[in-house]
Amino acid sequence: MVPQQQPSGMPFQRYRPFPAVDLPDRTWPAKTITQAPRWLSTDLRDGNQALIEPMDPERKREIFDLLVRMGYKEIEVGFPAASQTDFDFVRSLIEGGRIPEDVQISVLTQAREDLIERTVQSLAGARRSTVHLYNATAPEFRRVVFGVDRQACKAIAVEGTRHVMRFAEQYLADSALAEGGYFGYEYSPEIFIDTELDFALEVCEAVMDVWQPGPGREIILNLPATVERATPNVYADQIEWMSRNLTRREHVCLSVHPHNDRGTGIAAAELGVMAGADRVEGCLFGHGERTGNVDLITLGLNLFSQGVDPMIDFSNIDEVRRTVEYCTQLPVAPRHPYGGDLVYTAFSGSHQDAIKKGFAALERDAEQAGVPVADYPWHVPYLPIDPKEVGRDYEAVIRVNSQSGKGGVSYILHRDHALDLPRRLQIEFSHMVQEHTDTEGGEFNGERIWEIFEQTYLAEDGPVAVLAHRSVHGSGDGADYRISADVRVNGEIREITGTGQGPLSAFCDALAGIDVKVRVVDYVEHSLSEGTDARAAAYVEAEVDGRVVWGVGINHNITTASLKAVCSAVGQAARRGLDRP
Ligand SMILES: CC(=O)SCCNC(=O)CCNC(=O)[C@H](O)C(C)(C)COP(=O)(O)OP(=O)(O)OC[C@H]1O[C@@H](n2cnc3c(N)ncnc32)[C@H](O)[C@@H]1OP(=O)(O)O
Ligand SMILES: CC(C)C(=O)C(=O)O
Ligand SMILES: [Mg+2]
Repeated sequence: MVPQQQPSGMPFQRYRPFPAVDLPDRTWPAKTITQAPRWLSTDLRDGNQALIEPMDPERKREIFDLLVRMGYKEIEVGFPAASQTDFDFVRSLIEGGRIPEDVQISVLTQAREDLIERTVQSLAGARRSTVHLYNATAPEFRRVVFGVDRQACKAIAVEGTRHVMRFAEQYLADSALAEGGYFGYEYSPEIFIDTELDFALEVCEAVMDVWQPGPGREIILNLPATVERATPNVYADQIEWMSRNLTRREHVCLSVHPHNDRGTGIAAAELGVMAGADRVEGCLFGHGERTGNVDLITLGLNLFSQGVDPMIDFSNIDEVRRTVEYCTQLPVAPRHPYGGDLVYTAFSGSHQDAIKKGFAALERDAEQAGVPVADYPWHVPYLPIDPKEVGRDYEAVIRVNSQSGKGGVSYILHRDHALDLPRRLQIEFSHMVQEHTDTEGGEFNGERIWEIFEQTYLAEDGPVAVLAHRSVHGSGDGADYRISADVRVNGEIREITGTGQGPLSAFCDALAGIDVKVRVVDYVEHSLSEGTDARAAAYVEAEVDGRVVWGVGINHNITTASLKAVCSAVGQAARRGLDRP
């Protein structure tokens, strides 16, 4: 019988399901995202307000410069009325001429006259700026936090908007409101997701009536999932409903602002865009209140992985990560999408096998198409994007531990030493590595794997070692290749001779003369490098006293490599206690 889950005893009855939106003709499920939305980074505001230690001005500048370098054009730089530090930071950006002409900074304020005045003052001198005003509109907040009814709640937003416009006239006439400048306005009904949709619409319409959006005068209406409380399809329904019902829609930039309390912030943002949102607000690596704002990096690279230009440069993800970690003083998790340490790494055998084959297929396909690999459509199993695209190399793609198989081990030998192990040798060697990982535990890096490989196949400490060899070619009518070799047999140097169809069989014949019985079952060779001092690898699968083992030889001379491979196989067999000449 299938195991039965038991009641948990958790007090789930205290919680209520989130109400669905009545939108049976919703259209967003059939949509796809074909272009990047507008992005707003709120790292310096929502991100900063949630840090254990808010950023100092130097760290804020680092983040600001990083965002600009990456290509963000809308950046919320703070909450200037919160503190002198926040105010001074905005001033330092403006007075220090640090804001590129095509970047729109914005600042957040509560809908309180004194705070709005101070906020607008902070923007004096900036050619482009946006004031972002918010007030909570959800019933619980109206009742508990503000003690207001719907009308009074709407009035806070309306009055706040009037104050913004008045103070802008007063303080920004020479800058954002002057010829060639741009003054933007953003309004957020905070806790939008818990607000009755008809009321959210009513407040937004009332705010628009004051701002009067029109051609060249957009309004940003930002609909935050201040605390994420429902599955992302509900948010998408809410966004589609608003998008359909707002008047003056063509002059509205509809913005989403997901938080990640249920871990579905990314899905909420993506479905929100499918539902009609034009813009997404978030933070790098998902910093922000509680579980964070939606992560702009994941959103951008999700688009990239679908062949859509994110309009943001993620080509050096580690620089972005280092800067964010330094500025926020919080680490990025190793499994964080696209930027974590482990996200392009496979430890497990079947993943490694598929990745290894995938890389080989990619190279083959690109070559056949006559296209550089870097331009060929990416298709490597388990790797949604090419790690090189974000500045990572392939070093970490395959790492070996006790979960790994032959694919991973041979991939590393190929990567580090250009060795192409034949399939059955891969199996034999990976079992040896497995024995070590099982007993020693932990991760085995390339050096350790090479150490085991050298000890196993290249040590030349077996019963027979070839020191020199000379060959005499016969007439070519069959078994008349003659070899003479100096070998060390159990510490003693001897000259042995033998004949065969080629060097290998002749050498085996010579070994038989000193009672070492070897029969070559399979032989593979390949060059390791190009040029005059190129080296070659030879792999011999040999039956030594009835047991089949592998040997490997590496040398500048391919015949020497093959004879060494035979001795290596003998050594292998001896080490297993199978053959002692
Ligand atoms: C979802 C979000 O992320 S919203 C942004 C949150 N960010 C921050 O709060 C960081 C910066 N904030 C601050 O530094 C401070 O809150 C300040 C300096 C702006 C204001 O501080 P204070 O004057 O002490 O007020 P406080 O923040 O405690 O706010 C509480 C009062 O403001 C009212 N209020 C809160 N938000 C708003 C708003 N958006 N619009 C109007 N009034 C508001 C509350 O109802 C309360 O009023 P009451 O005192 O009459 O009950
Ligand atoms: C101020 C608003 C936009 C906010 O941060 C939120 O509601 O999460
Ligand atoms: Mg927020």
